[in-house]
Amino acid sequence: MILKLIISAAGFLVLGFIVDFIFSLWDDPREPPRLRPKIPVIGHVIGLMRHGPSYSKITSEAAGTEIYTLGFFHYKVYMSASARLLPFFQKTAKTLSFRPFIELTAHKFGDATEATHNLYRGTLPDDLGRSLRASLAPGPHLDYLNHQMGSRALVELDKLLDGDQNDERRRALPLLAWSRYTVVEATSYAVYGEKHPFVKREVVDAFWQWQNYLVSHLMGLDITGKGYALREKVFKEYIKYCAKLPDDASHLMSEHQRVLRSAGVSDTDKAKQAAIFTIASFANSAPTLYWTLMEIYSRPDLLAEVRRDLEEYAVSGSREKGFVLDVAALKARCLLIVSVINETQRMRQINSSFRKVLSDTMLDGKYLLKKGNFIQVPGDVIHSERAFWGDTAGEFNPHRFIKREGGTPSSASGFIAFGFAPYTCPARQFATTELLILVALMVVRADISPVSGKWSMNAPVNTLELSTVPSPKTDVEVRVQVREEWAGEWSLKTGES
Ligand code: HEM
Repeated sequence: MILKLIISAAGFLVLGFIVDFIFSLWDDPREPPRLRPKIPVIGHVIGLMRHGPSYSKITSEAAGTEIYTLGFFHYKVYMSASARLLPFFQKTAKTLSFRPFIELTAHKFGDATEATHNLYRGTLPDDLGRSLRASLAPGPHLDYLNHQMGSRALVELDKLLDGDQNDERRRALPLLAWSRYTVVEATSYAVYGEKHPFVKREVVDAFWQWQNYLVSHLMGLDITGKGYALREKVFKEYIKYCAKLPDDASHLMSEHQRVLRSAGVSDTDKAKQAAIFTIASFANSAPTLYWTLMEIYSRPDLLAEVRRDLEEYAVSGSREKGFVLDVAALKARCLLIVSVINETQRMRQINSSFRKVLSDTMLDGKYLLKKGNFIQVPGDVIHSERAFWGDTAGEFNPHRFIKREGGTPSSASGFIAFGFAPYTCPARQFATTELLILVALMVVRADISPVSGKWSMNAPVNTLELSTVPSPKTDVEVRVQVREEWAGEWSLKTGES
C-alpha cells in the first residue's frame, strides 16, 4: 500500500515536471529567467495561498536576479525586483499598461454591466485618468478639497479631545477603528460634501468589512455572497447620493460623473463606479495613519522631536486666543513628520503594482516581456533593496527622507508607496496633506499610550485587503490624554497647494 502511494506521488511529480517543461518550451531566451517552484505546475499557486503578498519577497530572495518569471500554468508573471528598472517602465508605458486593471476592477468590484464593461475596454479609463489628474493637481480644485478635508479632520479631533478629561471614549480608544472612521469622514466631506454617502456609521462599517472580500471578488469566489451584500449597502447609498449631486460636491466628484455620463454609462453604473473609488481613497490612508501614529508614539525621543518641529514652525496662538495650525508651513518646514510618514509607508508596504503586457516589449533593451503576460512590482521588495537603501534598509529611520543640504533624500527614486510613473497616485498631494494634518493635530494636542502597556508594532496584518499598507488583524486600544497646555480652540490655516 505504502509502496503504491510512493509510486503514485513520484508519478505525479514526474508528470508535473513534464507539464512544466512543456509550458517552458515556448520561452524565449531573452525573457527573464524562470524561477521553478519546488512542486511543479502548482507550486507558485500554493506559495501565494500560503504566504499572500509576502510570497514575492520569498521568490525574489530565491531568484536573486533583478527580474525573473513565475509561471502560473500557461500565464507568466514577470517579477520586477529592483528599483533600477523603474524608469524603463515609464519609457514603455504604452505597452506595459495599468489600464487593464482599471477595467478589471470596474467589472469585478464595480459590478459593471456588459455595456459599461465594454466602455472600459475602450478609451474610458484614459478619459477618467485625465479628469482625476486635473481635479487633484495643485490648483483651486485641490485647494478646495484640502480645505474641506482639513476642516472636517479638525471636527473629528475636537470631538475626541474637547470636553471632560475622563471621557469614556478616551480611556480605551480603538485606534484602527478611529483612524478608519476619521479618514472616511474627512475624505468624504471633501469629495462629496456634507451629505456624503458615509453619514451613517453602518455604511462606514460595511465599507471596511467589504474590503476583506476584494480578493475573493476578483476570483469570483464569494460563494456565500456576504461580501456582495456588504458592497450592496455602500452601492445603495451612492445610488441615492448620485441621483442629484449636492452643491458642495467637489469638482473631482462632478467631473468623474460627467466623464462617465458623456461616455454613455447608465445612472446606476455611474454610482457604482463612484462607490469603488473609495477603495483607492480610504483604504490606503487609514492604515498609514494608524501605523504612523504608532511609530511616533512608541518612540518618546522621536515624539519630542516631532513636537519641537511642529511648535517651532507650524503652530501659533495661545490658550486664550486659540491655536492655529499652518498647513503650508507644516508641509514645507516640518520635514521630520513628512519623513516619518514616508518611512512608515516604506517599511510597511506589502502589496504590489501590476501592469499588463499589451504587446511584446523589450525592457532596458535586454529583457523581452511577451504579450498577454503580467508584470508585478512588489513594494516590499523594492523598499528593502540594499543597493538603493543601504545597509540600514531593514531599519526604521525616521530621518531617512529628510533632504540634506545640497543632497537628495536617501533613495527617493526607489520609493513607490504612491506607485511609479506614469501611473503614480493622482491624489498623493491630497493624501499626504490629510495624513500630515491628522498626525500633527494629534501629536501636538494629545498623548497616546496603549491600554495593555505595550505597543504591538509587529502585530500580524490582514493580507485580504488590497491596500498598499495593510491593517493589523486586531485593533489596539489606546488611552488618550489631552495635553493641557494645548487645550483650547483650534483652527487651520489652509493656503494654496
Ligand atoms: C496613503 C494614501 C494613498 C496611497 C499610498 C495610494 C497609493 C496609490 C497607488 C500605489 C496607486 C497606483 C496603483 C498601482 O500602480 O498599482 C494609486 C492609484 C490611485 N489612487 Fe491612490 N493612494 C492613496 C490615497 C488616495 C486617495 C486619498 C485617493 C482619492 C482621493 C486616491 C485615488 C487614487 C486613484 C483614483 C488611483 C488610480 C489612478 C489611475 O486611474 O491612474 N488615492 N494610489
